[in-house]
Amino acid sequence: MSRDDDPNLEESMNTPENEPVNGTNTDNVNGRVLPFTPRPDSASKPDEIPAQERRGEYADQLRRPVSVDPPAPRKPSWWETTREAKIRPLLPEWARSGQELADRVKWVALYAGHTTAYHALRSPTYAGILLVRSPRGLWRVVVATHRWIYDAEGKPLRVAAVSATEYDKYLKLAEVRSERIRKRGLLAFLTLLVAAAGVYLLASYSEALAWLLAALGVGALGKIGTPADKPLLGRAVVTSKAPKLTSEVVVRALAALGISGINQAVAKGPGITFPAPITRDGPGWRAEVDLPHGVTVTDVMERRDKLASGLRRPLGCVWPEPVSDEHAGRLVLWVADQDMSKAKPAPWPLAKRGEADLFTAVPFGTDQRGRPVGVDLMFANMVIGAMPRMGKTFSLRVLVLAAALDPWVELVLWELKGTGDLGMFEKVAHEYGSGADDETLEGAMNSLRRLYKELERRSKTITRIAKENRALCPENKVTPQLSRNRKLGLHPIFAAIDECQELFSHEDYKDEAKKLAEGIIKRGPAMGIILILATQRPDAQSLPPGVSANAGLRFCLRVMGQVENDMVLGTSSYKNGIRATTFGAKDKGIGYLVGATDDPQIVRSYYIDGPAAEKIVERAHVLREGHDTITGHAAGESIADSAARPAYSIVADVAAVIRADEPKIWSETIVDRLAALRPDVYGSWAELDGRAKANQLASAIKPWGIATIQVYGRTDEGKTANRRGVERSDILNAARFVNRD
Ligand SMILES: Nc1ncnc2c1ncn2[C@@H]1O[C@H](COP(=O)(O)OP(=O)(O)OP(=O)(O)O)[C@@H](O)[C@H]1O
Repeated sequence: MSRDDDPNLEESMNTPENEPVNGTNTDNVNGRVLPFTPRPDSASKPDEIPAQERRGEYADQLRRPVSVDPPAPRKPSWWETTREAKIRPLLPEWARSGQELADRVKWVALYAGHTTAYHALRSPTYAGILLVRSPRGLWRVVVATHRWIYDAEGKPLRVAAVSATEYDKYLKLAEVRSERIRKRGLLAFLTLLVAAAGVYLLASYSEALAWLLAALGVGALGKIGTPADKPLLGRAVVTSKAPKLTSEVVVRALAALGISGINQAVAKGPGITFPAPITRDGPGWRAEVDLPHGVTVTDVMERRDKLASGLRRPLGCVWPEPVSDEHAGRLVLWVADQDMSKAKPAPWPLAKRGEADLFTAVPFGTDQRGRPVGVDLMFANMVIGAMPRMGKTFSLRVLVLAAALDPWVELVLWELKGTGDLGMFEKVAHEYGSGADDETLEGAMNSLRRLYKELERRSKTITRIAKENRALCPENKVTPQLSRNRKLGLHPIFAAIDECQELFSHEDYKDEAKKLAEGIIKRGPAMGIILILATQRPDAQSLPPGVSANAGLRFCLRVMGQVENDMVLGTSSYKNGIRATTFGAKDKGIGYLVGATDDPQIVRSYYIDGPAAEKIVERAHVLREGHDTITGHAAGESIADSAARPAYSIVADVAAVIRADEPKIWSETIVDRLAALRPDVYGSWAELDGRAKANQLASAIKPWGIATIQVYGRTDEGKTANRRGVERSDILNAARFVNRD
């Protein structure tokens, strides 16, 4: 039965699967695309058209396929295309950066100087070699001249004519030869005569000139006498030449990645295209590639090792990158001449001279191409994570050095491993501690508590300034001008905690440390407080998610797995191909830096060893003395004098908040009362949950030998509960020994 005659047609057209979509309808049988027409039953005047006719018309339309593709777009005019075109820079990038230009000029000058000195030193050897080789050169000149005068090049023809007994031909050739010998002999004789006369005249003019001519003659003959395989000049610099990158090599390597989209495109034809020529870019080759439709740069980045194998280059030479302002399939492949880990580290720009200003970017490292990478520390926080011995402390040290060279910055440094890696900063740090012992951890906690409180003070100061004079503080943030005003106390504070996992995983401190760090990381930037946390164990226990999620800057050196990677670099980084797991054991100091620019960057932090760091700190110390900003630890004030011996005592305060009718009391009740008694000291404790409050109190009273016990009591709602608490008698006993003076 034909479709026209199908009595169920009208009904079947109303089924959901035949609903018109976007103005078209698809014939399920033939896959044809049909126009959308109002259904007969929904026409404005259905009764005027007989049903039979309606069905016929509609079926007619069904048979007529209509193209759903939009009409071919009008070709844009030259003006439209050109106006949209991407403007290529007049000068290459290195010529636009003052620093890079200066580096290159310096390098060329050094290269020229070195090459000249190298050859100048060897010039006596070169003179001896030329002298030895000059007789051979003379012989070569004589032989060549003789061959030329006596027409040696015509000899094969003459020999051939003799062999073929072609008498006429031979006679003609012999005639040519005689004529040539006559002319060339005369020319050679005259040249020799003129040269001899010239030499005689010049040599008799001055003895020095005679020697010079002799030296030139010997030199020239020596050069002519030099065998092709034994060049006179050795190489002043040896360069290892990396193979050239060609489109063929790139396509072959991409096809070896096992990505089906690429394989299909390559099999069909030119599925991979190159929007720009492959060029030299810094110490390597740069290829811009348009991947086949549907293949993303991430697909390639996550197979970097395979790509390196396909290119037959070491892994540390192969750096695929996305182009953020282009489509997701635009790949920039930079292939270095040398493995990044083997390249000579660039010197830190502030190593020898100069001051830093934390309100501008400070030099942190170099990217794969050796270009400097800076980080804006002000108004940011940073998390550094890595496996042990991969360069975490070294990279942290670069930042601390920069902060030390800004004399207005207060340094708060805690290195909780106890190796003294930051020991050189003692002479400039306001607060400093090194160790994994309880005392150092308590010191680090005191710092966090102080900074947390400082947030409050600064926020009030900033609000007041903003109210009084909006222009001074337009964005409710510390400005360079405000930070220099000592009376306001809004100078930048740079706090760094190396091996922060010691605090965040400590049984007694973890809850409070997490809360304080989270508060500082969230609110600190606007108040001029920068917190940098470094850990060799980036997991949820060592780096609480609330802390890592709020860090603006992240630097992840080699890590073992996806969890650690995402913990430091941010959720989904691994999925997006930002994988610090691909770094090898040799890639020390190399990591992904996120937050410094729009795209993640691969950066090798500047390498500054201990003695070099000491010298820089020495300079920082002199600088700070000049500004009178040597304070706290560096000025000889011990922590015991300032922070550790407060004007109050925890046991005395606890004794004060327990009533005589409370022989046993829950710790959380005490903490709430303490917060009411001294909000500036204990206020942050009250924000903890019940269990954390108990931990907090337990660790605070532990040094007095007071242990906590389980206390049976009633909640405010009247329910009974068994919670941690203390005995009043224990507290009173300890409080008797407190000397409040
Ligand atoms: N930017 C760099 N360039 C070259 N080598 C570096 C760089 N940074 C660090 N290294 C090398 O890596 C070694 C380990 O560095 P570092 O002490 O910073 O590691 P770490 O991650 O802090 O180790 P741990 O976790 O044990 O504290 C250093 O001794 C140094 O030689």
